[in-house]
Amino acid sequence: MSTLTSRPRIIVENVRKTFLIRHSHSMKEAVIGKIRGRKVGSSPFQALDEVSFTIDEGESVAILGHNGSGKSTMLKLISGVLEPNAGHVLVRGRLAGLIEVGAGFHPDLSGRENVYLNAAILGMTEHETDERFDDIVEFSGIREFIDQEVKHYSSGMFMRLAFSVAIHTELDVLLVDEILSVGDAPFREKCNKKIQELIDAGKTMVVVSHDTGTVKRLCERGIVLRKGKVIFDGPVEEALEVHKAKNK
Ligand SMILES: Nc1ncnc2c1ncn2[C@@H]1O[C@H](COP(=O)(O)OP(=O)(O)OP(=O)(O)O)[C@@H](O)[C@H]1O
Repeated sequence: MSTLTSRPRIIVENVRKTFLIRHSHSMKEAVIGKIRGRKVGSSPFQALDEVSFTIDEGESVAILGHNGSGKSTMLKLISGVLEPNAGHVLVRGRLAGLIEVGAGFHPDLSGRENVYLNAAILGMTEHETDERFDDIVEFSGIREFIDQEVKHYSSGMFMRLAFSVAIHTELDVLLVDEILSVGDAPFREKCNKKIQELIDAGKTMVVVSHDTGTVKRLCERGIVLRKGKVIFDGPVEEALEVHKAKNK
């Protein structure tokens, strides 16, 4: 869908993210390294380098790139899970992230309790959650297990419920990280339909996916990352070409 207005939803400005990479992975290696006089410890790794872009209201944007190019890191910065080392990330409106889905779930609580807990984390009031509770459970397809502790859920059941809570929250911005490849075919189909509805309703979407079909279907614009830098930002078809060419 084309942009409804040009009001920005997400502003990413000169963002840098640095991780510390450990050189030795075991105690034994560390000790041997020390005995041999080798420098052990960690060195900085620039996962994102001077990244800037603006995403407007109603835009649906794919972040493309090789493994390790910084896509998930970018989503985590937008969601606020991570902080940049330099630069700014500004998000206007309510944000729901289908990244690390279920991270806020507590294993000892029931499905029902987790729905309320997670909806609250995602900014919903108890009253709003009451109103949507049936839709959330219906969509997840696990009604008969809703009062069971989630530690007894299969990973598929867990994902269904977590996904369902996330997409039923009142949101302006939705972040999607490869979630569409999770679950069985009918559930994936349901998720795709729901995400399309959100796009049609003018929600802003940022998608990370290695699946070209998903990207083409959901997004109009693509940002290609390479080694933490933006190498292309434009129409999704062109972005996919750039990404493919750089893949060779
Ligand atoms: N917590 C962390 N600590 C150290 N390094 C990290 C951490 N998170 C990510 N990295 C590194 O940052 C780089 C970018 O990772 P990121 O997960 O953003 O890549 P990606 O483009 O999403 O990759 P993929 O397509 O494989 O999911 C990688 O080299 C990764 O090893």
